[in-house]
Amino acid sequence: MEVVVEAVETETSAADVVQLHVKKETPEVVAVAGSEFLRVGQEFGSFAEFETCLKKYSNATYSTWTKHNTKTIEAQNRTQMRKKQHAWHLDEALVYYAVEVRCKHGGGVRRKGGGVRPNQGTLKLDCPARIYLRADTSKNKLVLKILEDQHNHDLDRETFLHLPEQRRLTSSDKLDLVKSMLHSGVKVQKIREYLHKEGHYVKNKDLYNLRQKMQKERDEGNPALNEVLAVENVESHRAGCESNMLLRADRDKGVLEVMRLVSEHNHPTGPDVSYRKTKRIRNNPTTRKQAAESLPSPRKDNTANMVKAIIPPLTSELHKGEAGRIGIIGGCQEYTGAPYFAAISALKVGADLSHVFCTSGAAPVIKSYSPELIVHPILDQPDAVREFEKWLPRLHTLVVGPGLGRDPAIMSTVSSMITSSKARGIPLVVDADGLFVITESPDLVMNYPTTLLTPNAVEFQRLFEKMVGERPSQVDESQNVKLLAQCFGNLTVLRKGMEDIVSDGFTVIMCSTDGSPRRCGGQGDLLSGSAAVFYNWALLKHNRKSDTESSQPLLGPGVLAGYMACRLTRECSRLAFLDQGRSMTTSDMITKIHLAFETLF
Ligand SMILES: NC(=O)C1=CN([C@@H]2O[C@H](COP(=O)(O)OP(=O)(O)OC[C@H]3O[C@@H](n4cnc5c(N)ncnc54)[C@H](O)[C@@H]3O)[C@@H](O)[C@H]2O)[C@@H](O)CC1
Ligand SMILES: Nc1ncnc2c1ncn2[C@@H]1O[C@H](COP(=O)(O)OP(=O)(O)OP(=O)(O)O)[C@@H](O)[C@H]1O
Repeated sequence: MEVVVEAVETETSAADVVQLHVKKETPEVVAVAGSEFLRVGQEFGSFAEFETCLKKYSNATYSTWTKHNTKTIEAQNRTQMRKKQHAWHLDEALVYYAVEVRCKHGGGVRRKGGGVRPNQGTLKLDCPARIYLRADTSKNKLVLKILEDQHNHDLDRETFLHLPEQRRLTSSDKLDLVKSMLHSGVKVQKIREYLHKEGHYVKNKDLYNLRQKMQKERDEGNPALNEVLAVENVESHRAGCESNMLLRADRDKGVLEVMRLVSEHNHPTGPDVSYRKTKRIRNNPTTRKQAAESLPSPRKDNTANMVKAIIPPLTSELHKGEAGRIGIIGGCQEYTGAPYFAAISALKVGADLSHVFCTSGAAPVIKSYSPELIVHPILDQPDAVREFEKWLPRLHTLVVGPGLGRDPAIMSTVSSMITSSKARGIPLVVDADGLFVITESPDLVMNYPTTLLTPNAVEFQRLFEKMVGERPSQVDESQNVKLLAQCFGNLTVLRKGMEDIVSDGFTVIMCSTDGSPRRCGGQGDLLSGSAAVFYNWALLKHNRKSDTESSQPLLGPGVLAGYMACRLTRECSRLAFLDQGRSMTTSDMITKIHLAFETLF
């Protein structure tokens, strides 16, 4: 019978895996697996050439080989000289005069005894398989002298593919792809599944190790980080002056970033700084623990501690509503998502009740999103303001603007609602179309101190131009925010962007902690809804504190609330992006509020 042996090169396995397809009717196999790559008497012009053939042989036979005994050309020549024989002038590319390569399972088992890992396993099985090469000095080549391929263990594809040597990502394209996936926060499990589909078997631990290696490389390649001081507080040396700032090292950028800047001097001239609570970044942190220690964690952030102090305890002594009753004014035919995001975020952050005051068309839609929300379909009704006023005594904080739209009649109704709310001293968070109302009529919130405006870059520019009469300076954005807050009589302005800036005209605080590269709509609504809850809590604490204690808190309640909302929003964004990547939406962020809250505060 005819014997047919096909060698098929596949793309799927790491290199040139050769599968021998022996047709069913074949009575005997004459070809030895791998013999097309290595055989006795074969000559190699360089050691690299041998390594290439060995790799192909290894893939074809599912065997793994390691160098065992080697003698370099240099070492051999030293021996020659000792024996008073002439040195060989061999090609450097041969590297070795003689080299023995053994099966990975060759060699005897050596128990390590009672060391750190006494019970660690070993792959040694005394396998006799070996390959021996020696230089042919006349031909200037390495010649394969011995090929003993009888192993004392099974050689199977499954075991072979799971060995560390095979799991290693050697193709630079694939390695780069995996690195970029890890960098953008794609889950290790997802990457593993992808690689398995590609025929590359890796374990989760391989990917974790790679991620740790990347982190280490980043730290090491970042001389700035190895040298700089991560200064926790820089403070005026004058007694009693509260100006201070918090700097934090950004590992990715290799810079120190200003995280908090409180410039409330109680003296006329510029302060000399004195350093307090400094923490030097350790050189090349190698362990996760060291890396964690070398940067102040969110929990160690003083501002976060201030917020921790304002968060009401989870106790059965509080009654329904005490942790916050938030009202959202917004929601029209076109925009039902925005008021929903703000209202549900307020609840998820910890408010007890969330009301939405919207148009009658938007109400059923918003209601259908969530039974937790109390929805009032009044904005387009003739008696809207009167209806709203009935609810005002039951509200702690209002968010004005998410999904309000620009209908002039509704704008006018909302202006009246703002006036009524002010009359009852209700704190206001103004966002989105609410800011349009304010830009048209700044007097509505002028000198009303418990107002937090949360403009994005475009909304900020509109407001700034209206109030200051010129475009915001490109040089010092924090000054722009501070100036706008002052123009309104020291209410609080939170300008959202790549770097969030919060100021009440006295202090400026910035937040540029990690978020995500996704700019999906609705993130600002999560921010405004959560800010309303924080604002309520901060004001409660602030008012209680002023009754009993003489010293005022370092940060005003608006600044504190705004800053915490920024931190929370960015953390939700970061966490959601880790899960969803490009598909992340604001709904995904909302599911992360609990985790982000726990992590930060
Ligand atoms: N699902 C929903 O119902 C949503 C409704 N939304 C509502 O949609 C309405 C209109 O909101 P818009 O934000 O579009 O307001 P505008 O109609 O004032 O438009 C602002 C424009 O500025 C752009 N912009 C924003 N940030 C920018 C930046 N940093 N640099 C350059 N350009 C920037 C935006 O893409 C937008 O085109 C509001 O009522 C808002 O609350 C949004 O909250 C998004 C989600
Ligand atoms: N370029 C950016 N890089 C990182 N984070 C950003 C960037 N721009 C905005 N953010 C963050 O996204 C959140 C929402 O800001 P954004 O400017 O999108 O608000 P918005 O336009 O009012 O949102 P919405 O879509 O709800 O109307 C804020 O927490 C802000 O910190």
